[in-house]
Amino acid sequence: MKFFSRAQKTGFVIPDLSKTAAFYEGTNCKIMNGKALSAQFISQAQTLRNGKKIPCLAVILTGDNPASHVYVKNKIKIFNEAGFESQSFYLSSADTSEEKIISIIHKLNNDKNVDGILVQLPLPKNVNVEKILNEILPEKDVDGFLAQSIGSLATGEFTHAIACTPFGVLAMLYSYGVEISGKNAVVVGRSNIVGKPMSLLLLSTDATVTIAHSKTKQLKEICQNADILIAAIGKPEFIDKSYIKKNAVVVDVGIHRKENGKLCGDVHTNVTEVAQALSPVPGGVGPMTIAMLMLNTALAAWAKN
Ligand SMILES: Nc1nc(=O)c2c([nH]1)NC[C@@H]1CN(c3ccc(C(=O)N[C@@H](CCC(=O)O)C(=O)O)cc3)C=[N+]21
Repeated sequence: MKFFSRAQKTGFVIPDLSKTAAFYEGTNCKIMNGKALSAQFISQAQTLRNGKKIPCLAVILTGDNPASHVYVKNKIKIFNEAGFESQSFYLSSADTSEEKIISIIHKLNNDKNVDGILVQLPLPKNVNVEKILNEILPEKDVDGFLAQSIGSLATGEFTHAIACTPFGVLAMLYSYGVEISGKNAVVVGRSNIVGKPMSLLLLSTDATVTIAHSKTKQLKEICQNADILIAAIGKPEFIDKSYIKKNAVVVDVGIHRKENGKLCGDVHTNVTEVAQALSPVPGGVGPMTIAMLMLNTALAAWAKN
């Protein structure tokens, strides 16, 4: 469990939820409850922070994407619950330029009280994401998006932050006792934020990893071979039971708002008829992403290399 060693040294543990898992009604499919697991990490943070520097996250939010505003609000709420500090910097669309964002980043890089810097994505079209992110000091990259962070994941050194969503997925698989070593893991999606770091993490835990994406041929057949399927394709309820091997573990990383206002992911709930476990949307990976952001900020404050 090398991916968790930096957190472990700081006192965090992955709680064992394998014995207490609930099942989807009328099925043999376990619910991997990211909300419950996230709450356990928050309560660990509340205890561990005693006598230490209060971790502080600075969030830069640009534009008026309503989903971004909701996510940032959720992040700040969780940080408050953990007794951590957060600061937010808001730039309206009209006010957003590369220079403005970079000048805020430079100020935060030099601020000793600020442990982590998060630039909420997506950014407006007129700014270059890589250029902006590269201004963040690697030790303050709590998103795990920088080349140094992905690099430490790729080499297996784990000296930097692990991208929050994949980190949360792995913590959840461990918490629910899912065996990873030697299993066929299929990651559908190849983004820098989810698909790529997710694949590297599964590889580091000895899974046989296949990365599938929009150009992949025979996607269904490849998914049908997955013992562990990570769905991050960005198409609502696209993965249904016909893609799932009997007793596979399925993690839904998609998030979409339906016309009726309800949230759904990339996975159709009928997978519960064949899968042994599912991480649902909402209540799965989303809350875990925020929990791992909090953990990465704690590590930035307390586990200096
Ligand atoms: N620099 C950066 N870092 C991020 O980590 C980042 C980002 N930009 N941009 C957007 C995505 C998306 N993301 C989510 C976090 C929590 C939920 C979450 O809490 N979801 C709840 C539901 C929330 C709701 O009600 O809308 C759930 O799934 O149960 C969802 C999505 C972080 N992201």
